[in-house]
Amino acid sequence: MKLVIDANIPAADQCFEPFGTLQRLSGREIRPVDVADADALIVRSITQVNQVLLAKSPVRFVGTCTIGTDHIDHALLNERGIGFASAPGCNADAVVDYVLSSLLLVSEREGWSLLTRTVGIVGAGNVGGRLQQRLQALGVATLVCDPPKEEATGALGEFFSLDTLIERCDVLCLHTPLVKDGPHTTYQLLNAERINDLAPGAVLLNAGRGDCIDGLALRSRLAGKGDITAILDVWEDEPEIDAGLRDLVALATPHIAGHSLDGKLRGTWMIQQAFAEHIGQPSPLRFSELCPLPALAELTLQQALPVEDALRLCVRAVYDVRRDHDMLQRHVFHQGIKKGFDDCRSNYPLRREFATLRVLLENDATVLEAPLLAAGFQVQCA
Ligand SMILES: NC(=O)C1=CN([C@@H]2O[C@H](COP(=O)(O)OP(=O)(O)OC[C@H]3O[C@@H](n4cnc5c(N)ncnc54)[C@H](O)[C@@H]3O)[C@@H](O)[C@H]2O)C=CC1
Ligand SMILES: O=C(O)C(=O)[C@H](O)COP(=O)(O)O
Repeated sequence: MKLVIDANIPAADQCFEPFGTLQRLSGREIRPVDVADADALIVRSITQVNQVLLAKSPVRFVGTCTIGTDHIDHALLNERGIGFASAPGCNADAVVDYVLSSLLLVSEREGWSLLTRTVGIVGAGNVGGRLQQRLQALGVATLVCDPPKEEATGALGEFFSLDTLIERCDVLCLHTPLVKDGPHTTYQLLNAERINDLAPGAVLLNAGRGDCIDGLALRSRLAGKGDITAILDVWEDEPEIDAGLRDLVALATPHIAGHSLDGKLRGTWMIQQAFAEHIGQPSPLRFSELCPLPALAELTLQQALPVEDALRLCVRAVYDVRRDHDMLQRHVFHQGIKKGFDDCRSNYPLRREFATLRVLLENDATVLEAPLLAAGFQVQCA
């Protein structure tokens, strides 16, 4: 059996070699000829799996080690009876870590407290739902907009319209998939009118998909009034993103919000499980066998600190978003936008999730137990 696999999928050898011969290729460069004799195709988000790629391919299974599936032509796979699996939730905690690291940074730069703000969450699935849980546990007020979920659950009163979020929230976080058809499209969900409606001082963060925001309109608001703060991890036209917009946002990262090692390995493992089931073979590999110990396992706080100072300290010990912002600046400076953007992603440095750090609290630092737990760390009081 031949499996064509994106070269950027960690632990692919360990997970998929038991099933056949692997061909590892750069995700943006997988061509029809590469899958002309393949039985399975395992990708990440950058490979367009469509009629052009699969026209002459005998592929019987497609797996994407990602949450998002907008790069997959689902109708085509259904029509041809090709098995499919994605990895829902695999890197959701990494994205929430990214959001917290970003918001704690801009709040410090701009001199406001995250704990007293209202955060609007657009899309309350695995990412948005976990973000809401962590923020609520920290005591941060949240409002959620998720019309499909509102309709499905009938939980009236728990959800708000996007326009209400824009009116009432200080921070707006987008965690929607890219949906181009149907009653709840997300393509340019934040259009020019809504961008214009954002109050001065508002913070807008997008870690869903780039096409959910009208980038030109955002650029013109930032270049014109310049009175809002934008944090973008995802962009229109990746990897050839708008250089002008990148220069104007407070934090610009190359679609890496979900790129923790834990999240990527979880994605690989989930697709390995799905593939084994698809071909009717057992899969004895446990997730814990794939995940190495973190370099930084423990940190001790011996005295109490203001809550946000303690959060910043622990967050930055595990994941400081400035590293990724600076990395994009550097790579783009040396290599230009397109190559720089992709090189950051393919050579992404090691990153672990907050949950891999145990924070030991001694003396009066034990008052920090609840907020550190809420943020996602393991906590132990002496
Ligand atoms: N930046 C990054 O590295 C990453 C980005 N993502 C993106 O984030 C998206 C969300 O991830 P999950 O929460 O795990 O997906 P999910 O499928 O669990 O949740 C998505 C939620 O968005 C809601 N939604 C759909 N249309 C909406 C609309 N018009 N308005 C408001 N809400 C709407 C859905 O009802 C659902 O509850 C993924 O589809 C992917 O595109 C995911 C992981 C990493
Ligand atoms: O899971 C998703 O959906 C994502 O957006 C991924 O984190 C993106 O990963 P890559 O495909 O960019 O490696």
